[in-house]
Amino acid sequence: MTSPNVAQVGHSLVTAVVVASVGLVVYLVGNAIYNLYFHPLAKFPGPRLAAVTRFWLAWQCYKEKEPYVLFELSKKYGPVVRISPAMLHVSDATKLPVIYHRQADKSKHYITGSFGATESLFHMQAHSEHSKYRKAIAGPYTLSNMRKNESLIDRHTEKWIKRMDELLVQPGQEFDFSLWPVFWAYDVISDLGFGGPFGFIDQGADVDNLITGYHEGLHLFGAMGRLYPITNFVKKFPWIANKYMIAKPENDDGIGMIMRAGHPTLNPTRHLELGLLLTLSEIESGKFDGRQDLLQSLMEIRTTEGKPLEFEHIKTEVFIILVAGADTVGTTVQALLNYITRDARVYEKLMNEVDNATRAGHLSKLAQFDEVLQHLPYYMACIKEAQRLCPPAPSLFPRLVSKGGLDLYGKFVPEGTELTCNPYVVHRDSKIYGPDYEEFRPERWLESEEQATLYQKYQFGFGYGSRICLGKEFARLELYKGPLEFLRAFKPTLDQSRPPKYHIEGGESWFTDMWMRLERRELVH
Ligand code: HEM
Repeated sequence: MTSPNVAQVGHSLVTAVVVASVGLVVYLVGNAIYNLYFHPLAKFPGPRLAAVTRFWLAWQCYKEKEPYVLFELSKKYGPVVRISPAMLHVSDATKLPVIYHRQADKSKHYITGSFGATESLFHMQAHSEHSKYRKAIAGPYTLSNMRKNESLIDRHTEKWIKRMDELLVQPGQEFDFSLWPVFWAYDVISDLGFGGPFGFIDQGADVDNLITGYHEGLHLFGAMGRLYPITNFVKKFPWIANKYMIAKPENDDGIGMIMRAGHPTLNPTRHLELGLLLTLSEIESGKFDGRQDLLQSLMEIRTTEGKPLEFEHIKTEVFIILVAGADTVGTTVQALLNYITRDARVYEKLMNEVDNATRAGHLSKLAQFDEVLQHLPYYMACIKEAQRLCPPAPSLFPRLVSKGGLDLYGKFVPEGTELTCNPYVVHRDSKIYGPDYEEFRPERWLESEEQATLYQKYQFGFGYGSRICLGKEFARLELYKGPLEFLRAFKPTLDQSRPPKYHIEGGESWFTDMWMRLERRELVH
């Protein structure tokens, strides 16, 4: 009696699997046909596979080729290219203000919760929610407030130079310089955010493998954003989401690594939340009296209802600046030194400017921001040019087209479509920068005020519009100071036979294998 039932159940199961498989194939084929021929974006050119599935875009990101591919596609198809079923990439820099206008919402590409359970400013999608929150926390980030931290940057810069002098200046000996700018950037930003440095400079090493581990997790981070419908579906199953998708200090790679870093005195516990709680209580008890760092400023913020920020929000904001503000600054310094040490003409011109300004008494022992602004135009142009050619986040920053849709070059783009630019691509717009757009030529920023204003208008490395990087001024402060002191102290010689490796993973970029020799420079008086 039992065997026919088992056979029947087996038969029904096979039937169910066959029906489900056929159903899935019909759905996928139908969806592909719709996306290719009937979707409102079907009229836009682009790779056919990209129009059918988001996996095409995720694959470009995974292969570390996304910005290069987008640039090539723009040359092949023109300024608007369809790069996923619902996303258009725009390479025309002059469209930045149109796409990144004040009311533009971020798309679901900005996966929520992946930096921890509480929403950060960076991830808020609705412009209305974002603008309210940004208004509340923007105060400490203004240039005048950030300048109160100039001595904090000086302290770490001095230590950075001293440590490199002790460890790296050895006649004829090459070493890999790539992590040293990142050590400096992390110590500065962790001091700003936590009231104490993580200690990379002291140790002269990637403490707890934090930097490398963070990089290793970026592949997953990039894929989660590009495949957000799948990510959001999987997130409905909390046991999977909590285990794999929300960063936690216990993780061995990615953003969790940074969460673990925590408070400088908490080793080996190293946990962001505990560390932060300790620092906040120390600030309250007056231990850091007289300091005006970001953490203190965040504690002093009052919302429109007159309430202080909740601990969860302070934690998230401190955490976001660690993620957003260390690696990015480190990459910019790497790029700057890479460009200038490869080009003897640029290097010589730059060092002449710096040495002449020092001899004329225009620069303090550790140059101050104002002095750089007034006396080192070529140095600032070098930084701008490095940021143009090598944006640390050569990523997608999609915005949703607002109500009523948008006209792009005579074609209608419906409301809700994702539009994105990529800084790597718009910074190479030949209409703006001319035929030598690929060349590192700092002079272009100094030739005419009109041109420089135009270039500045279409810079996208820090984002654009109301979501532009909140730490932009602090980054500028750091970049106008740290690398300058490095160049005043040392003569770097990059090994031309082993060029550095440039990585782009999950929308972030950085260099490894920057083999060089360092010589101490004669002090200029
Ligand atoms: C060269 C260094 C840096 C680069 C290239 C950079 C780039 C960016 C970019 C591209 C965005 C996102 C824009 C978007 O989603 O549309 C962003 C946002 C942000 N950055 Fe930076 N960043 C840098 C340094 C910093 C620093 C030093 C801090 C903190 C002190 C910081 C804090 C933030 C914050 C809080 C946001 C979110 C702003 C918002 O959504 O309102 N960044 N940054």
